[in-house]
Amino acid sequence: MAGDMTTFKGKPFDRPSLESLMKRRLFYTPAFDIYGGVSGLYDYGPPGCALTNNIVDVWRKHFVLKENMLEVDCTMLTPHEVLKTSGHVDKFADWMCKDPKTGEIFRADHLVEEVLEARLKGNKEARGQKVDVEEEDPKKKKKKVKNIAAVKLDDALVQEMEEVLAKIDNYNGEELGHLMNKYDIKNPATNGHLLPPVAFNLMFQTSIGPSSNMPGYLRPETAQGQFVNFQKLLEFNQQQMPFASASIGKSFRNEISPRSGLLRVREFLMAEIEHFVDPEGGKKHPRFDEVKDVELELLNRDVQLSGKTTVETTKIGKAVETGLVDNETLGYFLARIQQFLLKIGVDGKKIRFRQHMANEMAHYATDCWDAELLTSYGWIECVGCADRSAYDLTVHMKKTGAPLVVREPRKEPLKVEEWQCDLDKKRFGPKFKKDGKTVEAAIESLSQGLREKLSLDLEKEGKIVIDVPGVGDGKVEVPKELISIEKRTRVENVREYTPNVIEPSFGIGRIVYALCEHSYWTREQDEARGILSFPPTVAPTKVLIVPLSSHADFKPFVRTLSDKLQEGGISTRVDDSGASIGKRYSRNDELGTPLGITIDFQSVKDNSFTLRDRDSTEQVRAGLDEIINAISSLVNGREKWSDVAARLPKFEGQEVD
Ligand SMILES: Nc1ncnc2c1ncn2[C@@H]1O[C@H](COP(=O)(O)OP(=O)(O)OP(=O)(O)O)[C@@H](O)[C@H]1O
Repeated sequence: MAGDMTTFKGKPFDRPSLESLMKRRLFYTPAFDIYGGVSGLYDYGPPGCALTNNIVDVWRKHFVLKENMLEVDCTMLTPHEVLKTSGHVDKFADWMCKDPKTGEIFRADHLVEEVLEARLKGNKEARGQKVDVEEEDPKKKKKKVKNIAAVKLDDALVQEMEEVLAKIDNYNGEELGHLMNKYDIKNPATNGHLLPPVAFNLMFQTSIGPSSNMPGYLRPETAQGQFVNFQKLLEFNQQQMPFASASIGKSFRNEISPRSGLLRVREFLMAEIEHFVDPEGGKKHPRFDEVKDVELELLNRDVQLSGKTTVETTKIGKAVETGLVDNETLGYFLARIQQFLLKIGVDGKKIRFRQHMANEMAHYATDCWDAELLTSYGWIECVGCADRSAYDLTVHMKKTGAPLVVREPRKEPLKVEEWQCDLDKKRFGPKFKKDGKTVEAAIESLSQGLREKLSLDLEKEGKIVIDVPGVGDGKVEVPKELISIEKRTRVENVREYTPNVIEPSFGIGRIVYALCEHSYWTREQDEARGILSFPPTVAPTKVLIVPLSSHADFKPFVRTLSDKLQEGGISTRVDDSGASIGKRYSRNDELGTPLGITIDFQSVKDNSFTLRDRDSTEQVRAGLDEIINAISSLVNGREKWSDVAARLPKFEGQEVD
């Protein structure tokens, strides 16, 4: 599981300290805390909101702006019919098992995973082997699964259990039940027997309006709102293909056992893209060339099937060429996802792309890769990227009759040879009376093969017999006076097709949390205080303004600096408390504030200020305009601190605690 869980400054990662920092500094807090809280629901405080908003802002620029995506904001309340059609009512479920004695409920795959992982760790302990950092953590007193002693297992069993874990997302309810029997998995707290897994639908049901005749759900993804608007979006895009829509908004899933803080919650922010592409011609992407040399760590399906988790560093161009990644558009988005994650400060060594195994993918998907980020909870899926084929548009079109298709003039007209049925409408009505329309529709839907066969029947028997459910005994005779069936050539000037959809789907909360883990460290001289080294672009507050004291002479400078920075859209915070400068800075290092300006008596004399870098604590000194310019280019990503430090005079003053 856990790979390199050191911080980016090389020290072991300390989750309890980070989580306590995040709660203490109000990045997030359990929702309805004073009422005892609700599992899986969290509120974000000021730094959490600002960090999330800044990440979403980068997302918009990186995807929506750069690629002219069509952003929509669709409702979260969704009628039953839409989610029935999409398959969510019947299939959007996880497997749960119940302890009949205590009433406790477990998510079956998670339980199997936790028990087997704990047994493997117990085996390592019994053999005196090194265990992962997470288990060595002295502050983590309680094991997730309590009833596991350090017991030696034989090598074949270890290998078998490792294989099961590598494929844990791949099992259905019956298979999970089988695994629970095979490995004798019980309620970890009581050792009580558990009932076999049953499906539990994850959607929150509600009813729309005062009468209860319109059932609905809180959406479990933003995608369906985008699909049902396809026709209007295509029109808006002047019928140009390919194009993508995008949406950012809350989704809701009634998770069986929310856990791991922000990683598995019941209400979360999603950012999703639906890229509509012509299924013919290999799903090429016009900008694929720009990313073909981007290297990704790929964990392919076959490696997982063999029970391993070895990744291979592969250029995305190569992965598409060899067919490992199904097509250019999917490959393009995998590379763009990685570029986005790096841009917001995710550690490049802690990103991998894992391919879904056949059973794990939705039945309509042709290929699917998850961008997983390594955290102290293991590798966590933060972005799913699936080729959903034409499934969603097809089912919504079938259900509603709306033409969710693309119609394009053909460069060369297409000649199609086909069997056509002509009806004598004048005699057809009187013969079939009220069933006329139903019989006509049944004839319309006859396949080409059947039409060919029926043309022979017509010639030989002088009539055809077709299936028309609901009319008489379900068989209807049509005499040759009413119908003729002939092979003719039709010229098609317009091509009609249902686009395929490539869908990158981002869980923003998971990304926020993983980024916090990747950015967290402590200085040698002050182990107690954490630092969150967010890039300036996403940091909640960009600049801390620190007057040496609350002396009245400093106030106009505080005002000028704040105004000038805020006019440029740069967020600031003033700390004029009585604490030492060093303390004030370190309090803001915890919030990830990348830059600090000190106002001192020299500032009053010559309008010069010191500018401090959070990570190195280096300081430079310059006049007002130069300081503002440097901040602006750091925040906009035009320069790094090393560039600024090289061109502005160093300031050697010490931070005093
Ligand atoms: N309960 C949740 N809490 C927070 N984020 C979530 C949750 N479920 C899904 N996400 C986020 O939404 C993204 C897209 O959702 P998707 O349906 O692909 O997830 P999923 O495969 O159901 O996730 P998992 O297998 O972890 O339950 C995920 O990559 C993840 O970042």
